[in-house]
Amino acid sequence: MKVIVVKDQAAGGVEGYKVFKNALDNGAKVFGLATGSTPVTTYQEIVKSDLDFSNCTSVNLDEYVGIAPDNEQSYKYFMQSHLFDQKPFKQSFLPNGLAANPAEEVKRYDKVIDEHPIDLQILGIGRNGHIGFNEPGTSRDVTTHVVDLTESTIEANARFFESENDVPKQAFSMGLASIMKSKHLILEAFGENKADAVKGMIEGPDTVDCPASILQNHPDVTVIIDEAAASKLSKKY
Ligand SMILES: N[C@@H]1[C@@H](O)[C@H](O)[C@@H](COP(=O)(O)O)O[C@@H]1O
Repeated sequence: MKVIVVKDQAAGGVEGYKVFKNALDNGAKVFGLATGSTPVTTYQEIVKSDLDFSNCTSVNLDEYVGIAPDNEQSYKYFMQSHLFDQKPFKQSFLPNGLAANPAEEVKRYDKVIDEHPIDLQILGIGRNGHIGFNEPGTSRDVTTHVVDLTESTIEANARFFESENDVPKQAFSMGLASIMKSKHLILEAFGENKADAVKGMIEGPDTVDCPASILQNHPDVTVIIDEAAASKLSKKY
């Protein structure tokens, strides 16, 4: 893993942007995208730039079950407002939170990923080490699946909703096996409340208890973290 430690999230956004630019310059056509507060500064840098994604495809990591795409809490809405409205892609894929048949939706999304192999995937990390919505204990063989969100994730994501009760209890998520197929990965983490997860991912045992530790087995991962998220690492990076 290449680990870049920056002062704060704003600086992390610039580093993340550079990785996107480099990938585009080198012919990347399919970008795996993430939501949450973490990638926001990277998207802001992209929006300010002259990078052009109009010939590119995006494939998002996850979406809540039961939430309409035009609902402000949906990941689709997040992507529109933070990136796609300003930087349109040729085509953008997200799981459909309102799919009538979740089993069919899972199959459809796996097909999307198979047909559009991801060149660069950006990831955040949950406080419990989840990536996408792959919670601790998730099998590493899974592709797209419906996840029962853990209490810790529901509590962490409640800040985006009016109350914890409004947080959906399930989500569609790209699986760990699909994430590992991306050619290059960036994982960003900012803030002290990510420090344990970051330590587990980089220095901890490679275990399903910390889903992000699977990235230790990927040949091309760039980790961009601020000093607070790096504060529990024993090695200097
Ligand atoms: N499914 C998302 C993840 O993709 C994200 O990385 C994580 C961290 O969120 P944040 O970046 O807001 O801390 O939480 C959510 O549950």
